[in-house]
Amino acid sequence: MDIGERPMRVLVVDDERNIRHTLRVCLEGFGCEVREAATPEAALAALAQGPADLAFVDLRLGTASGMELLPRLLAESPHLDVVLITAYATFDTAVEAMRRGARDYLPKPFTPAQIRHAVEKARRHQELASQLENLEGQLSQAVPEATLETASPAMHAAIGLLTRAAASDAAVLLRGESGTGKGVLARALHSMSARRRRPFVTVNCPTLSEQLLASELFGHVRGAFTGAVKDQPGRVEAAEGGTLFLDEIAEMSPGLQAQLLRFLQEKQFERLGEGRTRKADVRVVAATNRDLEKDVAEGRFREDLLYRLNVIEVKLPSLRERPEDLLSLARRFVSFFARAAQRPPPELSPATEKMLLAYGWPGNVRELRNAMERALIVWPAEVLEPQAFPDRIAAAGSPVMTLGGPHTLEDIEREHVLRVMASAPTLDEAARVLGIDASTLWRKRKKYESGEG
Ligand SMILES: Nc1ncnc2c1ncn2[C@@H]1O[C@H](COP(=O)(O)OP(=O)(O)OP(=O)(O)O)[C@@H](O)[C@H]1O
Repeated sequence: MDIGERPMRVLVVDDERNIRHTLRVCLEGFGCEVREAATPEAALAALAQGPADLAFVDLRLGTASGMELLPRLLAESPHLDVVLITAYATFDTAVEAMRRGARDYLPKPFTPAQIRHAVEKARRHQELASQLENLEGQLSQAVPEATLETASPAMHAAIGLLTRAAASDAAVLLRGESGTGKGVLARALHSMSARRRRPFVTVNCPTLSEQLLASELFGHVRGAFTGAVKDQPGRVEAAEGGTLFLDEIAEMSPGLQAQLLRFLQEKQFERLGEGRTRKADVRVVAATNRDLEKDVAEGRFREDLLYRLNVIEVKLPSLRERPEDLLSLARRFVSFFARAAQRPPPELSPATEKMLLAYGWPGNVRELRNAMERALIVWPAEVLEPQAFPDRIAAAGSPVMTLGGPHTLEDIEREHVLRVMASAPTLDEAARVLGIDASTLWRKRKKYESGEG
């Protein structure tokens, strides 16, 4: 029995060799991958080798108790479904097993049909859980009608390469300016791959300090640092079987770059503060809007990590480089937001079309999307005119800004911040020049790129 395109991984924990053997034969007959353990220690060691989807655990394990093993198994592998089996079935033990997190309860002697039923139930549960996680991720991204249709040769080439990459498990590096759709395409890659029914998990590298990002990625144990009040699995574990999307990878500190490199090489990691090594089955897709070769040459990014990340490199064109798509994307967003507002989609006037084509779109598709959303709100008429757009777009092609000229402070700030960022080698360096925190700068940049500022 498969989850997505891979077999169910089942752990059998029983001290009786006969029962283990019977279960193995039965489960393998259903197409499951089976691991066996005779003791609680062996069960935990088997899970440490790699996660499982389902465990059959005998209530009596010689002198040890399956009931006590239950929470330890779940702490080790949060997605595990546990079915408790025993010859001594009483209502009370069943209730207690459920209370401790077992998914099901099976009295001995059992039949192959009962085992099949338990496996099928666990498979449906696992698929549902991962579909829900996917769906939530997609909704929170709120990508309106994400489209892979394009008339641009550069975008066409990028999507073609991505489709071929989806058939493999190789690491993919998505490159392109901010807002070009790297996140959207990472998700599309996941949906086209064999991992599509497992989670797609995003980690946004620059939003967190080194320690918090390490903990976000790999998890931590209680007491690992101030504020670590309980054991916490990281995003790597949340992405088990699926895809981990590392956004803005260039902003990662050297210490974390080393940890990530090891993870990519060995598919192994430790939760922060824990001596034990864990295994993961996760495909990594990374994205950057920076010139990573330059960062390598200047010693800010590890060359070995770059080679590990860009086994397949997909370069997304900026919106300026795909003028063929601009008006169709604009119309698509207009229709989307008009439908959401329950009004007929307005048309673009010829002057508006000209203006949209003349503007440089530094925030790319994201900026276009936000500009269309805003235009629909401020312009209730049936034809969208240039006045429905912010000054910077309406003024496309007008003379450059000068100090002392007729500009608002906000416009001057925006222009200055964008220019400093364009010339500084890193976000940190730009923040230093501007005399503000890197996190403040990061927020400002997001605001500008989203077309709000
Ligand atoms: N192919 C597409 N179809 C529809 N909308 C798109 C597409 N690509 C991008 N967008 C829009 O642009 C927004 C930004 O896309 P995305 O977050 O993927 O960009 P990014 O390159 O990852 O940006 P950043 O580097 O800032 O994270 C999306 O939320 C979506 O609204």
